[in-house]
Amino acid sequence: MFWGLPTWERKARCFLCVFGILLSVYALHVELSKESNPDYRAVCDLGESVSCSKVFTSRWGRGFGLVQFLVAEDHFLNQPNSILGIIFYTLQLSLGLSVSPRAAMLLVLSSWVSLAGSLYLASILLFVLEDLCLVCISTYVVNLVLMLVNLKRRSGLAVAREKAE
Ligand SMILES: C/C(=C\C[C@@]12O[C@]1(C)C(=O)c1ccccc1C2=O)CCC[C@H](C)CCC[C@H](C)CCCC(C)C
Repeated sequence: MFWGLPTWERKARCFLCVFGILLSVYALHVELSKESNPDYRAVCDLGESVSCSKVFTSRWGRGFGLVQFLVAEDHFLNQPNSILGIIFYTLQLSLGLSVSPRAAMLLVLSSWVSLAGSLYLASILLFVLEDLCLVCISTYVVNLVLMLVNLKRRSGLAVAREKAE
């Protein structure tokens, strides 16, 4: 049996993923600008401890601060976190087009990974950098709501399957 996706889900996913990509692209822009010009002031740099560029250019801003334990700090694998974010939201957007049960499973699975990543980055933000990064916190919220959308889709799928039997 084939059924379309609910309109609300399509709209919510589209909005969340586009918003997530915009946040990631902005984070990437700020990081690259700050790295080439230390005097650069980003819109999200509101104060000494409310600074996003300080966070993005920290050692945790690339490869989650973990990849540099495996490869050199300037290795191409040590990409900014925001690149991973762009890949993640693009994946959520494109997988979201598919109605297959396997897609629903992969969406929930990658969402769990992103929540684990968010929790890790949030604790670095809170306990290590002690900085209020508004762009970062917004991405955690996006990831959380995206998870709710994905869980809702999976449970909706189970109900549809029961009805079909
Ligand atoms: C802008 C963004 C996150 C913001 C930020 O990472 C930034 C930029 C950063 O420099 C930083 C430094 C220190 C502490 C916190 C932070 C962050 O907060 C996007 C990622 C969002 C999300 C956490 C991505 C999760 C990706 C999954 C790990 C991928 C799994 C799915 C794969 C199958 C593709």
